[in-house]
Amino acid sequence: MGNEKTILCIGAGYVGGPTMAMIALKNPDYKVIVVDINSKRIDAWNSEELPIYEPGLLEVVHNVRDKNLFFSTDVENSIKEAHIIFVSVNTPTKMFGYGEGYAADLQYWEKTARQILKLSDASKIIVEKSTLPVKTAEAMERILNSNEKGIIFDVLSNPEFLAEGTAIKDLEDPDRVLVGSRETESGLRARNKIVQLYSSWIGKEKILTSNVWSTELSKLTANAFLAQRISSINSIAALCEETGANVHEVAHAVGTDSRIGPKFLNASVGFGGSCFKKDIFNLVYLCRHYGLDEVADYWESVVKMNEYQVERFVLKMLKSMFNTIAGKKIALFGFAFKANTGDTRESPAIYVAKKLLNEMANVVITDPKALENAKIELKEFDGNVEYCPDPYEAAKNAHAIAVLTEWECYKSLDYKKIFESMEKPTFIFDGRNTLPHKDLFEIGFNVIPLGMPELSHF
Ligand SMILES: NC(=O)C1=CN([C@@H]2O[C@H](COP(=O)(O)OP(=O)(O)OC[C@H]3O[C@@H](n4cnc5c(N)ncnc54)[C@H](O)[C@@H]3O)[C@@H](O)[C@H]2O)C=CC1
Ligand SMILES: O=C(O)[C@H]1O[C@H](OP(=O)(O)OP(=O)(O)OC[C@H]2O[C@@H](n3ccc(=O)[nH]c3=O)[C@H](O)[C@@H]2O)[C@H](O)[C@@H](O)[C@@H]1O
Repeated sequence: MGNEKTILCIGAGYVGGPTMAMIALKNPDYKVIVVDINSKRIDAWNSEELPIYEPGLLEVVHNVRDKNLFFSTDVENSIKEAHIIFVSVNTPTKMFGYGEGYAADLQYWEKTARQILKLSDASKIIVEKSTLPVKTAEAMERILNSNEKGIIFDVLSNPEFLAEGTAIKDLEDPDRVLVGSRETESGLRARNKIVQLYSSWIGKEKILTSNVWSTELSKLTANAFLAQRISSINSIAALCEETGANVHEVAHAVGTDSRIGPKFLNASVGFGGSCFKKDIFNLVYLCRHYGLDEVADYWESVVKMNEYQVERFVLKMLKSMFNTIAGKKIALFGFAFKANTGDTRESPAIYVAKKLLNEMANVVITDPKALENAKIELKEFDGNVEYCPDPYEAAKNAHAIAVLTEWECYKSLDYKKIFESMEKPTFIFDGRNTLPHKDLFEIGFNVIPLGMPELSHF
């Protein structure tokens, strides 16, 4: 059966690494191995420069690495050794064939399942950590249990709800943990083992158990609801700009209704991140598969609204700057999809930068953690984009600043000094509404926030 007290996680990414570090920290009697086919990533996990930036992560890793947490590329022996296998590989949107652009690309998942099947000679518990379409566990179970070795695999679903930038806090004190399994004797036994792991630090009332399909669908639904809130407030931001209302005040007023709640109502240039769009498209694909076209359209509109918002932001920049930005230097403050991460996957900044470059603007990007990833995202524009760790340097001689990530450090810059170094008239487009707009206006900036009246010197 493998070693009862050995856990393996396949996939050492944004989820696999932090999640397993926390499980190892809270379960010192377990040995936790995290494997990946990407040896560079594994080397980084074994170094002082972890492959992802996440506040508090290095401290947790220091506590457990090489004690009961091990990062390795030895997938084969680790599969043999472990009794519990979490699968946390990437599940991007499929970019070919049926379901192109919508369905989840399950090739990494399926390859992993087949590898587990080939290498196992004892029964094991397989846990879906990746976000997957409903019924994936069932398909995986079919593949795994097709073996002629007489071994049984229980496939469970235990989706992850951490958000990047707050991963350690979210793992330490989650709102809830979901564990879904079959409700057979063996399924329930496996479920209990996973519940026990989490019970080492999370109250039982927060560990919700259900059948595996509910768990899978709950993850997609949670992400869809979260994204929907952002699209809802962003749609209202557009209306605020037309009517003179202030989206911040509207969000506050609406959010004080306890049925609505105050969180996740910050208007922005658009939501980014590797998951919201892909998970909504995944949901949309599922709905269409089951003939629920109206339901699919409803959820798809959340993504459409997001695309509209970022497009609107760029058009506003263009319009404010006299309909031409060719040859003008524009400094993008922030490239990460949100603060406190270096992750740039699906960041709205990618779209903004590309549009500005197509308009022949001179784009300079500054970000405290995401410049290396930004370079990868904009590879096709090599040589045409400047990357600059220092925001003061980035803004020098620029016509405009666009704030695209809500990094705390941008709030306390010396904007007087920045203003003096910039071309006039000077614009600041606040795609996160986090800067002190009145102060900036008094310094001399033309301030264009989201969903609020502009502060213009014209
Ligand atoms: N990024 C996030 O904040 C969250 C992500 N998720 C979900 O978790 C899953 C993983 O996401 P991330 O960690 O962000 O992805 P990631 O891309 O950072 O990491 C996935 C890792 O799996 C590895 N991998 C792929 N196939 C493999 C194989 N056959 N053997 C060994 N390693 C393999 C890749 O090399 C990569 O390092 C996705 O389904 C995602 O939707 C869920 C909650 C939060
Ligand atoms: O499945 C996932 O990958 C994860 O997706 C999100 O986490 P994450 O994408 O890391 O970060 P969020 O804090 O949700 O932010 C997503 C995007 O929405 C934007 N956002 C967020 C909140 C808000 O009020 N306004 C807004 O524009 C952020 O700036 C960011 O671009 C969810 O919050 C997690 O629960 C989930 O586990």
